[in-house]
Amino acid sequence: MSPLAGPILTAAEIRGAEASAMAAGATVDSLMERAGQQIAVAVRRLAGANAILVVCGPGNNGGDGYVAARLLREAGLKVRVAALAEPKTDAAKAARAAWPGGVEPVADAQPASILVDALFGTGLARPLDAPDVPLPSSQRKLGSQAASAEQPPQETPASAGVMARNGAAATPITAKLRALAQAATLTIAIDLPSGVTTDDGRVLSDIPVFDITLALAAAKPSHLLQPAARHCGTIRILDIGVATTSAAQVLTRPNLPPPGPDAHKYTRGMVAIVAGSMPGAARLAGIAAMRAGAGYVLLLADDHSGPDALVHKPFAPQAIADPRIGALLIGPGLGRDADAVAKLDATLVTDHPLVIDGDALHLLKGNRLTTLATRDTPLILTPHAGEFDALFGASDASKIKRARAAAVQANAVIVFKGADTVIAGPDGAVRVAPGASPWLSTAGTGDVLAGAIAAMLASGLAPLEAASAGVWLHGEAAHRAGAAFIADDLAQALSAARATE
Ligand SMILES: NC(=O)C1=CN([C@@H]2O[C@H](COP(=O)(O)OP(=O)(O)OC[C@H]3O[C@@H](n4cnc5c(N)ncnc54)[C@H](O)[C@@H]3O)[C@@H](O)[C@H]2O)[C@H](O)CC1
Ligand SMILES: [K+]
Repeated sequence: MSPLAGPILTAAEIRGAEASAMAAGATVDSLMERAGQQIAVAVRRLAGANAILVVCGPGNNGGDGYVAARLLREAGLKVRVAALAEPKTDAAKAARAAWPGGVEPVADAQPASILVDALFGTGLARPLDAPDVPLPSSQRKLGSQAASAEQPPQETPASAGVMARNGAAATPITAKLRALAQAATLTIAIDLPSGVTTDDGRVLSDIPVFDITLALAAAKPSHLLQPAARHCGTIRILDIGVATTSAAQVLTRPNLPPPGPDAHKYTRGMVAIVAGSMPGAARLAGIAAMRAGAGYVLLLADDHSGPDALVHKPFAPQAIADPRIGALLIGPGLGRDADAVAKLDATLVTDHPLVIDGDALHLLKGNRLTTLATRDTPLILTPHAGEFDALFGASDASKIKRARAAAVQANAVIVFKGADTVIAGPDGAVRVAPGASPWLSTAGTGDVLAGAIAAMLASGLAPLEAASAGVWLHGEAAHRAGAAFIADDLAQALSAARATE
């Protein structure tokens, strides 16, 4: 059992990894047995002597549940099994047959202190309460789990407590799942909370928030993307003997060594920040850049407020021509007036590594973005959802897919910000940040992030690494800043975050 880290695989990719394991000699049954073993070990550790209810679905997720239930019972625990429908796959049928106990319909199941949800995993194809209702459009478009797992709708026994085919209303499964979860002291989802998609973070049904999710073989996008991620609780990855690789990875702590003994301010990196109509935002970015480790921060602003360590100069093309500048940041508090446009155009013709944020992103739309994409110096764009939609167009595709497409279009690293920040490079590399502090939802935190990323870029890191390190430091600073912090506190906390190397 390991923490949330490593590759992130879509449903199609995990099926591919499973197929490779089978080509190398594994069988579905052996993989399911291994999954069940690992689940049983984890559940046993969590459950103590408490009674366990395992709810099983018709596919292999349910199969994992039957195996785990059998092994937990063999270990002497009090285990009951409830099923939504008869098993449909051969492996799940075999696992069901090997379970020595009875199986009650989910609708009739009495709660237990430990609830194990093995209803659906990567094969979930539609909302839980509407087995016959086709998927919403974006799910069909995604194709991965939908297209290959989609099978003719199964007959659902009325006793299963879902909407029966004849339209007769029975107890909705989500209400039952919520009730079982509410009565439990610990809720554990196998692979994914049943009712969330695998690939794009959507929640298709009104399901509970689980305490723990035991992800099999690797993380899936919905373990990280909202709103699904918040239904997972603490995520642990179980090794089931399936080798997994992916261009998408969970963001982890960067390797940021402290300055060497012969360091000076320029070797640590010089950041220049173009201020605009709201100079406070650029100041915040400047403080953040210094506290993330930059050796010299130049604020191109007319006023002189802020810490004495910030060097001020009025904006002028010759000021941004300084060859010592390691990263030039434009956007925080820039405004969108003629002055902002002039500053942006002067910035875009330099050959410095660039970080573009906030208002500047709005001004990029159209020709500037097209021209920018032909530049071959490092470029990082840091849009939040509104800026992303304005620049690249709105879409209901997965945040990972959208970030990847935008990175190709802009020939840049994209930091698609939010509660589930996705970092993507034009080569398809993706990092997704887990578990951002909800207290980050306050004015100025984006300016702090832009400053931290600019510091990382100025230190000489490649754009994807710089963006990743900046996002990680920002997240770490937020955890350290605690509750109800303001952006100024967050910028301060970057020093301590930086010290955790
Ligand atoms: N990834 C691995 O290496 C392994 C994964 N295992 C486990 O298997 C599941 C995936 O199994 P699969 O059978 O493909 O899918 P599910 O069990 O999630 O369910 C599919 C099943 O359910 C039907 N269905 C889908 N949505 C609904 C719905 N809303 N209502 C009713 N029925 C629905 C669908 O038609 C199928 O029949 C993975 O998550 C792991 O838990 C293996 O055990 C080991 C290797
Ligand atoms: K599940």
